[in-house]
Amino acid sequence: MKILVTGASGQLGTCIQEVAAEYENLEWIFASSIDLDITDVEEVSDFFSEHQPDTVINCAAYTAVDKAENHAETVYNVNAEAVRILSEQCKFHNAVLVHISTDFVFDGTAKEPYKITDATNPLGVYGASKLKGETYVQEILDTYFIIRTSWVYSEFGGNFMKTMLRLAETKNELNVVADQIGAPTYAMDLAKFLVEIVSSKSTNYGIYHYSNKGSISWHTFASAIFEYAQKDVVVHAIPTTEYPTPAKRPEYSVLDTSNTIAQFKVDIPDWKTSLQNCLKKYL
Ligand SMILES: NC(=O)C1=CN([C@@H]2O[C@H](COP(=O)(O)OP(=O)(O)OC[C@H]3O[C@@H](n4cnc5c(N)ncnc54)[C@H](OP(=O)(O)O)[C@@H]3O)[C@@H](O)[C@H]2O)C=CC1
Ligand SMILES: Cc1cn([C@H]2C[C@H](O)[C@@H](COP(=O)(O)OP(=O)(O)O[C@H]3O[C@@H](C)C(=O)[C@@H](O)[C@H]3O)O2)c(=O)[nH]c1=O
Repeated sequence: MKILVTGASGQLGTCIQEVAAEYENLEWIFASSIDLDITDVEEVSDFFSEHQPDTVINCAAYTAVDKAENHAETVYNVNAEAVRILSEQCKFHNAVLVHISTDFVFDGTAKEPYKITDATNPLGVYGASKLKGETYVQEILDTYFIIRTSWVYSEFGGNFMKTMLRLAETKNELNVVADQIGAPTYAMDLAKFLVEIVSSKSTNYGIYHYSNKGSISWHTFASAIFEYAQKDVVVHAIPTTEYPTPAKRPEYSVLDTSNTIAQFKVDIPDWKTSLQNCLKKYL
């Protein structure tokens, strides 16, 4: 079995590389943006013809949520049009596509965890482009997994946990929003789940939600990061109105993972345990 991982140098891609090392029976191709630009139709077509993957895990994306607001064309090229190109190639070569999406496809007006069947209504360019990517996958392919996740962090790449720890080097007080509620996801947990889906050759195709167990605010997340990292930082809880950003974010974007747990019999760790595991590796 040959698995192509695109965007392999990002935080999720790097976690998959670590997890994949334990699956020597599978053949892995890890392609960073330098090895394979997924927006380049010819490059993607040649790459598929040369390597003939059975499965593609697409970790490539434009993930800078605020910057995305002013770079819509580039963002749509990576998060939507390139996903169409990948889907078409998967269709042509009979490959399964595992595509990663986001809680930001929702508008955040819900009061309970979002089910896979709930209506989408993204608030910004990033979320809208990711939704368009999802739509292409569903229109073109039958053999796909769309895995929506949220608030991803790890010891690799750029993420909220690392931003907080970097800020703590120069500040002993921080303001963090307390009125946006979601669920953090340790990219290593997600990577294990994705590799398990692929290696088990599951055919439970469809949309799934995966995030760590729990529902918290960014303020609670920041406070826990400093508590577990033993950093003496006072975290003030502020409303979103006091932290203006170019992109509007959902107020509530907890994902209902019950369908994922039922279909894959997966045990999803709670956010506190996973944060502690990540910090142990990172610090
Ligand atoms: N980070 C998060 O909080 C969340 C992420 N997600 C989704 O999870 C997935 C993985 O995200 P994550 O690992 O955190 O993101 P990263 O930003 O860490 O990684 C994305 C990777 O995509 C690569 N990439 C960008 N453009 C292209 C391109 N044209 N061709 C090939 N590769 C490209 C980037 O390479 P380079 O740096 O060289 O440009 C980068 O290595 C994405 O689909 C994202 O939307 C969902 C929810 C939350
Ligand atoms: C740095 C910082 C951020 N914040 C706020 C801004 C924002 O509302 C929230 C999170 O900030 P960030 O910019 O780190 O994270 P953000 O880019 O909003 O993260 C999102 O990324 C994309 C890719 C996703 O798909 C989402 O699931 C989600 O993880 O915290 C503060 O309140 N204080 C601070 O000092």
